[in-house]
Amino acid sequence: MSDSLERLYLAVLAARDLDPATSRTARLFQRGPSKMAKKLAEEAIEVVIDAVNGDTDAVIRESADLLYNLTVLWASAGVRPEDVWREMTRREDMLGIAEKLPKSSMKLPKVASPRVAARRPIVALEGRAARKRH
Ligand SMILES: N=c1c2ncn([C@@H]3O[C@H](COP(=O)(O)OP(=O)(O)OP(=O)(O)O)[C@@H](O)[C@H]3O)c2ncn1[C@@H]1O[C@H](COP(=O)(O)O)[C@@H](O)[C@H]1O
Repeated sequence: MSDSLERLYLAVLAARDLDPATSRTARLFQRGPSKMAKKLAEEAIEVVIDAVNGDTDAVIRESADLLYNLTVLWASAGVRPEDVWREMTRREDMLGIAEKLPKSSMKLPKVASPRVAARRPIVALEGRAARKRH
């Protein structure tokens, strides 16, 4: 999936300077970050509505639109996909996949996969402040 997003990101960068009359991406860049943010929010809401309605095909279509609008916003904000992958890896290495353990369960997973077992024990964090202390 990251390959697809990286290819899309490069395509968005390439389209940024095209004619806004023919390129939706160029038009979004011309209209600026607030329009990009509005479109991203709209797509997120469309994904939510389609998921609540159980319309799987629509969730797939709207998710592609959401990811497109996210890469446009990334490009506008100077964020590269690898910046996001690095943060995701940091969290996975530090916190394990289950970043927030359910409050009720402080028990470590019974059967940890070799990868998880090799990692420091997952510690339940109390939100962002705790994360910042590491
Ligand atoms: N991946 C996408 C992509 N996904 C979604 N979209 C656009 O996002 C729209 C979906 O959002 P909406 O439903 O809100 O569309 P809309 O209602 O017609 O738009 P508005 O009237 O709300 O502005 C689609 O109609 C597409 O026009 C995309 N537009 C472009 N790309 C890629 O971006 C690159 C640059 O393409 P151009 O922007 O055409 O130069 C190419 O690689 C394209 O494949």
